[in-house]
Amino acid sequence: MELALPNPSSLRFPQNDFIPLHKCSTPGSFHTFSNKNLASKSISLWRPFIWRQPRLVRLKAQSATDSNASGDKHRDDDFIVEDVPHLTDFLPDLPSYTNPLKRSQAYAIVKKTFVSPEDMVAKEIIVQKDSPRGVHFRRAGPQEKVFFTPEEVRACIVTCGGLCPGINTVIREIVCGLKNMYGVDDVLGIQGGYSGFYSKNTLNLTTKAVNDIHKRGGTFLQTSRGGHDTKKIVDNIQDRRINQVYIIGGDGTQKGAAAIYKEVEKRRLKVAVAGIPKTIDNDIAVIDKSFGFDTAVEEAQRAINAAHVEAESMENGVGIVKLMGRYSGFIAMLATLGNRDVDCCLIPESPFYLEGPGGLYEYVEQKLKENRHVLIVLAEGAGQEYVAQSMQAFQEKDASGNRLLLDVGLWLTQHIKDHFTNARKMTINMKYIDPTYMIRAIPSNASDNIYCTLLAQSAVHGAMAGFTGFTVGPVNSRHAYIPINRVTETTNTVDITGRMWARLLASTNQPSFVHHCQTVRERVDKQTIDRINNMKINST
Ligand SMILES: Nc1ncnc2c1ncn2[C@@H]1O[C@H](COP(=O)(O)OP(=O)(O)OP(=O)(O)O)[C@@H](O)[C@H]1O
Ligand SMILES: O=P(O)(O)OC[C@H]1O[C@](O)(CO)[C@@H](O)[C@@H]1O
Ligand SMILES: [Mg+2]
Repeated sequence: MELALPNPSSLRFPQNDFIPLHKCSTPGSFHTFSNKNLASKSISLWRPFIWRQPRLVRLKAQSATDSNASGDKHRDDDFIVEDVPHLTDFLPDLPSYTNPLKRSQAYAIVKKTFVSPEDMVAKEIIVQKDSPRGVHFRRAGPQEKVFFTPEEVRACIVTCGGLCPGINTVIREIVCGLKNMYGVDDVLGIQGGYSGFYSKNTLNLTTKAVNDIHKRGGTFLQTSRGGHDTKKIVDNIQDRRINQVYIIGGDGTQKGAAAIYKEVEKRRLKVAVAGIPKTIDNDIAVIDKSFGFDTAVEEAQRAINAAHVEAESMENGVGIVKLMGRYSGFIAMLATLGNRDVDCCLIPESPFYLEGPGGLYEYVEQKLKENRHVLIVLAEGAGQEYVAQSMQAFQEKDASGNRLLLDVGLWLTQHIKDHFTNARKMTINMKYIDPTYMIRAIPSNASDNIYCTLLAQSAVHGAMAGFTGFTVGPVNSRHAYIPINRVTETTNTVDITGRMWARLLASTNQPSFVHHCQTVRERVDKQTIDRINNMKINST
């Protein structure tokens, strides 16, 4: 059946039908447009509507009772745009300019230089025939109008939180993108994370200064945890006459970026705030994957392969590799799936137990009998409750308030040794490898470098076009501008009731550690949710 659904790009909204969001609903609520308005008029006002109005818009495109010519029922269809703020939301008289990109060497012969303001990226791409069209984000890329002249831009870049391969590539490409696409020369580097805004001098970032930094791991600007003081940071932004702020960091950093954007808006400053999501844990919501993650997974192979070689070279060799992953086991899961020698992968989301039928000891013994060796990959956040119990440790936190983890690798190593030596009277050869920082303190690989370039250039296009309070990232492989709050309201964790985890279980054939007495889904969901909530409460 042909469904007569309006294409978003064909939707036109007459100005009189717009009700400013602040007059009709509270921020974050939905605004519904009537079918009559959509169907009857055709005036192209999409762009000002998007820019000036809501962050969250619900367009009710057609009513369930409408029929097309052949008498088929139209489905009740929703098209939701979660748009990012724009400087004109609080500075309505800002002048705009023709984007100079066409004049740049890079874009001189490009056919379709600009992204259509009507292009939206769907959050969900797996849909059923009758499902609503759902949430969409603005497509990232060069925009026809910009709200800064090259001469007036004074940009700054800051990096916060833990390291990740590719940070230097993002820094480099922001500097080069601003210069080579928009002719912007004035870019400052804020040193040492958020506190660097008010406690350190800035660096002048020229294309020459950043030319080869992508070949090094770490961050050229240094980083830190803690020290976010919104007022002091925005005072400093004002004092230094900075008007574009590029903030590279994880979930904590993005929350800080949202606070800076809010303060900038309150003070009505012409300052675009752009977040570039960074985290080795790959736990940032909405986006497909964070940069540097692939590089880290690849690097983890070296440790896993070494542990395998060690373990298989001895009688009853037990190799254990501990990888990063505070609340989420993505690195461990993908590193395991990318290898083929791992017998068991333990992650924070999936509870495990040691003793008894279906437990880890039983499985290790079975593998030792079958293969004379066994290889375990462990995310650092796995089994934290056991370690805490046995060490009676009190909870320490880092400067940002993140809980400091106990060493589950050492704990597991010791327990397996004790069990086999004492209870089973077996001699085992334990080889424990902890490459924790080695997988993130390296330069990014080629594909991450490409990804970093896209992120940086998208951020530059967005800021130049006057968007603010946004994070940039790929959603279903298409780069989009996402409201910062959207990526900080939740964090991604491995869905152990999902098919990816099942693929891993099917590949390793390890126990799922789920008792048979309750339905799998209920028990696992509850335990995971309780455990993650508990970890988060503990770390706030
Ligand atoms: N809720 C918040 N509001 C404002 N600033 C925050 C908030 N949470 C964290 N920050 C600040 O963000 C910066 C980085 O936070 P954090 O150390 O948690 O790392 P992150 O950005 O989450 O990166 P990662 O977890 O990948 O290492 C710190 O300077 C911290 O003070
Ligand atoms: O760099 P730090 O402060 O030692 O923190 C390490 C943590 O940072 C991360 O790399 C990212 O959050 C975690 O995987 C790890 O637990
Ligand atoms: Mg974090």
